[in-house]
Amino acid sequence: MQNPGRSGVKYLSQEEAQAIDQELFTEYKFSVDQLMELAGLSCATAIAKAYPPSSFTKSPPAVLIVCGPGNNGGDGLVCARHLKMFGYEPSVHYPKRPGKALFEGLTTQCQKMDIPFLSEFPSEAMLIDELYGLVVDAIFGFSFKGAVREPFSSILGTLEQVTVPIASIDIPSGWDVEKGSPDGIQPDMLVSLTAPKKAAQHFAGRYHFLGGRFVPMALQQKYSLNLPPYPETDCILQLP
Ligand SMILES: NC(=O)C1=CN([C@@H]2O[C@H](COP(=O)(O)OP(=O)(O)OC[C@H]3O[C@@H](n4cnc5c(N)ncnc54)[C@H](O)[C@@H]3O)[C@@H](O)[C@H]2O)[C@H](O)CC1
Ligand SMILES: [K+]
Repeated sequence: MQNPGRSGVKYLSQEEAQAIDQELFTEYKFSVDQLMELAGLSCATAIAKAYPPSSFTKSPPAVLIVCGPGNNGGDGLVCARHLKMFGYEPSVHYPKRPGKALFEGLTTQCQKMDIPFLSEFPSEAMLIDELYGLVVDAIFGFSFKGAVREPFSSILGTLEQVTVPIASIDIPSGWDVEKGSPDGIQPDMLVSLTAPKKAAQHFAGRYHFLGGRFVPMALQQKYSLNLPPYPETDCILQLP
C-alpha cells in the first residue's frame, strides 16, 4: 500500500527498507562499500549545503561525528572523510567497531587524514556545545530495534541535551524506525537514504534531505517509491 508523505514520496516500513537494501545487493549486485560511499557523500553534501563553514560561529568549523556498530556508522565514517575534504574539522567517536575489513579500511582512511578518534565521549552536553558547531548522528539506521543498549543509551542521553544542531543519517538514532520517539533526540537535519522511513513523518527539524541517488528505476517502481526528481547531477534533494 502506498503511504505518500507531503512530497508524494513513499515512507518505508522497516521491513521494506531492509528488503530494498537486500535487493540492491543480491539482485542488482551492488557492493556495500559502493552504496556506503554514495550515502556518506550525500550526507556530507547536505551538511555543506545547510551548514556551510561560514555559518559556524568558530573557525575552523568543528563537527563531532558519532558512529554506531552497523552500516549507519560506516556512512558516518565516509561522511567524516568528505567533510574533511570540504574544509570542516571532523572528530569521530566510534566506541563499538565491527571487526570487518570494510570498517577497518574506512577508519584507517580517516586516521590518515588526521581526523581524530575520541576514545571517550564528552560526558557533558555543555562541553559538546563549546567544542563543536554540529553533531552528526550516525549511530543507528533502519535495523535498530528495541531499547537502546550501552554505551549508546548514555551517548543519546547526552545528545538529547546539546543545543548545537544534530544532523541524523537515515533515522534519528534511538527512534523507533516506524513510530519515531517524542522523547528522543530532536535533530535539526535528517538525511533519508533511498527513501524516507515512516519515522521521518515525526521529524520536526529544519532540513529534510533525500540522498543516496543509487536506486535503479525498476526497483523504485517495484516498491512504488515515487521519488521526486533529483536536480541535474545533484546527489541530494531537499524535501518539503
Ligand atoms: N539501501 C540503503 O539505503 C543503504 C543504507 N546504508 C546504511 O545502512 C543502514 C542500515 O545498516 P545496518 O547495518 O543494517 O544497521 P544499523 O546501522 O541500523 O545498525 C545495526 C547495528 O546496531 C545494533 N543495534 C540494533 N538495535 C540496537 C539497540 N537497541 N541497542 C544497541 N545496538 C543495537 C545491531 O546489533 C547492529 O550492530 C541504513 O540505515 C543506512 O544508514 C548503507 O550504507 C548503504 C545502503
Ligand atoms: K542515525
